[in-house]
Amino acid sequence: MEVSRCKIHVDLTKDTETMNSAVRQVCKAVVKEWANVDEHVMQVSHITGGITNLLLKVAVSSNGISLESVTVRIFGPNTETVIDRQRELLAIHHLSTSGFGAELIGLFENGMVQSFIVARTLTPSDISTPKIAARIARELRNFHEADIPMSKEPQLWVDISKFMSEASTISFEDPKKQETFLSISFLELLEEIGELKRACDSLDAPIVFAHNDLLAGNVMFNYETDKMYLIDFEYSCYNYRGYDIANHFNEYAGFECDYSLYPSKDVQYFFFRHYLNGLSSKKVEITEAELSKLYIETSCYALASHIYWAVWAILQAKFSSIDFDYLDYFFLRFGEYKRKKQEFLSLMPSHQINE
Ligand SMILES: Nc1ncnc2c1ncn2[C@@H]1O[C@H](COP(=O)(O)OP(=O)(O)OP(=O)(O)O)[C@@H](O)[C@H]1O
Repeated sequence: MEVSRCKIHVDLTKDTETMNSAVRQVCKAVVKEWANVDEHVMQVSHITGGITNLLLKVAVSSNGISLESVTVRIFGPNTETVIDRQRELLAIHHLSTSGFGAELIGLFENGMVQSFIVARTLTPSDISTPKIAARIARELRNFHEADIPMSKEPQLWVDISKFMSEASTISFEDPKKQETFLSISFLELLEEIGELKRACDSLDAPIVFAHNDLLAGNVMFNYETDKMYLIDFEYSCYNYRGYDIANHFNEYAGFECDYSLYPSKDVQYFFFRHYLNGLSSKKVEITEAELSKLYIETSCYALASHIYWAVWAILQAKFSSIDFDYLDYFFLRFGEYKRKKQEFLSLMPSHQINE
């Protein structure tokens, strides 16, 4: 599949009209069918985001009827600290060709144009309903089987280590933030990461092409056509199967971060059965040993997911322009890690905690 490219840069700091005009030019340049469309019939509207990552909808309409729509994503400044854009674009290109997510139509200097998905975005309470959870499990298994031509090395610990190196060198101008930042013990974090990595490595978990950020807002479902879309591959790369599933389970906590909503063993087993069955229409024979292995794997990697997003939050506190208390989020995720550590690691067959 051919992806068009153009050299236009959309300046996020400019006023809306100037920016929208640049967005229309991008669309004319990369959407082949729109090359000769008058810019006046292209309506630009806001989907999400602001000065960091902006997602727009551009619709071509005639007599007030929307004929065709695309999305335009403009990457914000500083997002490269936590997102590897080369890795993301490579993944999007191949996933889009294999029918996952939105179709990649074109690229411009600081963003991309994709097809507009007509579907409802799921909410945190949707993803734990049995029918939807079963479907997500099957779709996720299918996603995990994608063969993407990039390094097959799992990136979890590589990324955590990169984030740690970066995070240990920063400082904040705001004295209150600096004080909170200085209360983070990097030595303690390093020790926890080392211990958890040893525990996770001993599981010999399968490596798959993982989504790595499967929160409710990254699942769209068209109830009429019965089609589910996993979207937003900013963090996708090869990683541990249990990590991706656990990271999704951690998202049951929703916007309120209510981790009491983390699924019980029975609820996890229900998910695993559908996951192991995949999209196969035949019922696959699943053993207790397979379920138990997945349960242990997922529990250990749930801890890794807390660590990953905790360290990520330190960098966001420094580099993101989103008005959110990321340092508070660090303590929330690291706190939840510490709260669950004993319980989850005690499930391991070779339980060895050096305390
Ligand atoms: N191709 C698309 N078609 C229609 N809607 C979309 C499309 N891509 C994204 N959306 C909508 O925009 C929302 C945000 O998209 P996405 O998660 O990709 O952006 P983001 O900036 O990375 O947000 P976040 O960081 O919160 O995940 C989605 O939850 C969905 O509702």
